[in-house]
Amino acid sequence: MKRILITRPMPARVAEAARAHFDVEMRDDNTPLKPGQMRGALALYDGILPTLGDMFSADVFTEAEGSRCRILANFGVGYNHIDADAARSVGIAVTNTPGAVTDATADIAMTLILMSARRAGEGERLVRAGKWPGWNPTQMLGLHVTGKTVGIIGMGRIGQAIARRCHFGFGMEVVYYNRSDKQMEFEARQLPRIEDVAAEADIVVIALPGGAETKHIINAEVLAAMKPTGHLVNIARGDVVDEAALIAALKDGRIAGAGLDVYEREPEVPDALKAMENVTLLPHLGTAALDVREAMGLMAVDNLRAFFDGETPPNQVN
Ligand SMILES: NC(=O)C1=CN([C@@H]2O[C@H](COP(=O)(O)OP(=O)(O)OC[C@H]3O[C@@H](n4cnc5c(N)ncnc54)[C@H](O)[C@@H]3O)[C@@H](O)[C@H]2O)C=CC1
Ligand SMILES: O=C(O)C(=O)CO
Repeated sequence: MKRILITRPMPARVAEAARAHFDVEMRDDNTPLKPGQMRGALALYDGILPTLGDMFSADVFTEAEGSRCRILANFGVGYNHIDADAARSVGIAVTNTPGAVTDATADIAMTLILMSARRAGEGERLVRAGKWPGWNPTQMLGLHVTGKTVGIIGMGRIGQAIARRCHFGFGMEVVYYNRSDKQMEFEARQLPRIEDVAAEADIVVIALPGGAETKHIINAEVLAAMKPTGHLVNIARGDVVDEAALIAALKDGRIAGAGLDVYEREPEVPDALKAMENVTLLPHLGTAALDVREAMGLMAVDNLRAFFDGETPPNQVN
């Protein structure tokens, strides 16, 4: 039986499915693997099921040529924590879990759109603090979402799921920035530059992959192009947004609010963001539902099974 390391505790269904096929060791703590642990695991296991935070950067693979490990079956669609090219150069396959995460992550984007636009976090804090003076006609007026324009940056699986929710659920117009054109079942306009989307949209939602190519793609210029009444929502990866530039834009009132599920240095969240009433902060909840996490885990196990059966795993990315 192939030896597999699962780097975090998993839902019972996932652990059972893995144990039905492999000799499994599952770590019982949720801390990310340290570089020495990653190198050790590459030497000791035939396959690893890692996840976010396990930073398999190029240097971890430098002495991995001929190592026992042949596959990293990532738990999650985003794999920017793994240098997939470096893995490939030492003959290690990398897979991810696309699709299983799409609807849940789009739902969290909608949560953030509504919470940011309608000042829901601020209102909840007001009520909990016992400071609500009662309803009045001009209290806590937010941005009415229905009929407005959403701008999607990264029109892939999740971006399209958000666009559909915005269009069919809220009658919103959709504009987007993506490196290729996407045919939708309703009119969604592709614009040539991120700044064009930022300027037209009332709410800008980021759904790009993380990594070197997209690092700080949402910078001061993009934020300056947004409407002063605009809201920025990020469900992608923290470093897609220049967090310092975002803080400056919010402080100066250059944009109206932000809804964030991800951060540049998770789990660190800048105090400046925590201090602002017009910022909604979620702890990377995009896929946090049991059935979604089970589907992700079962997909990762299927990738391992296919690989060790001699097939190309369904979700190989390198
Ligand atoms: N907050 C959370 O819990 C979650 C976050 N995510 C993040 O969402 C990301 C997107 O996931 P999917 O939609 O499944 O991926 P996807 O690959 O289907 O979509 C990404 C889209 O971005 C476009 N794109 C990539 N690089 C680009 C660039 N430099 N310029 C313009 N367009 C570019 C691609 O063409 C594609 O259409 C993941 O990579 C992950 O980082 C995913 C799941 C949960
Ligand atoms: O799948 C991902 O990329 C996540 O961020 C966690 O589900």
